[in-house]
Amino acid sequence: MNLTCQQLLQNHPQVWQQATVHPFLERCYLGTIQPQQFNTWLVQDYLFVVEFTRFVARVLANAPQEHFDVILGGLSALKDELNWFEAKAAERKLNLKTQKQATTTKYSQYMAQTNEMPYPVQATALWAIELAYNQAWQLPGTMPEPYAEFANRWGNRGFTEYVKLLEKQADEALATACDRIQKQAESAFLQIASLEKDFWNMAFYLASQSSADNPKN
Ligand SMILES: Cc1ncc(CO)c(N)n1
Repeated sequence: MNLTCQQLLQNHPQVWQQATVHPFLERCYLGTIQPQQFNTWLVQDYLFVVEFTRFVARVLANAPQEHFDVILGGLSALKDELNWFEAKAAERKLNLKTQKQATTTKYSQYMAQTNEMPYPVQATALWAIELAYNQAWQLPGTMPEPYAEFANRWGNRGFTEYVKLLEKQADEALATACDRIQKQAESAFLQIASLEKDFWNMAFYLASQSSADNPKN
């Protein structure tokens, strides 16, 4: 088996669609997302990105030197991103020193677990996590403000290029990986797709837990 990132997308179109297409994003596009839903997402995504930064640092630690440039670029962008999240939260008077929701905790724990996994699995996971947001925020189409700024952060051309470089690096790492490691990479891809779907659900449904039209209650 010679697994590639494109094959993962082709083998699992439905799970990937569920990771990247969600009513949360559709309502941002329509401008009808509730502030409580959006703010829940914003705070939880900040908490996620803190843990994601640690994850990327561990991927860097395992990467071959030829892959440093791209990953260091990613870490540098994360420095800006954390500051940006803090500014966005301040504008909305949101408290970032708050507890993680269950899904954020689950996702953080999963990223920590990949610490034990071989580099090809980590490189695939890094690509999948970044591609999920790159696609999710672009697919609905041009969003109105204030959501356009958020959509642009992960949908912009530079970020799209970065995700392509991550794909290339993951493919390189997978090309020389044994079957067992390729299978592990496929499981990581599926796990991430499922966590991405849960993350949208968390913000979309948990914020309106008392609402009668909440199909999750
Ligand atoms: C849940 C989630 N997945 C991925 C990213 C980044 O790509 C993010 N900021 N949050």
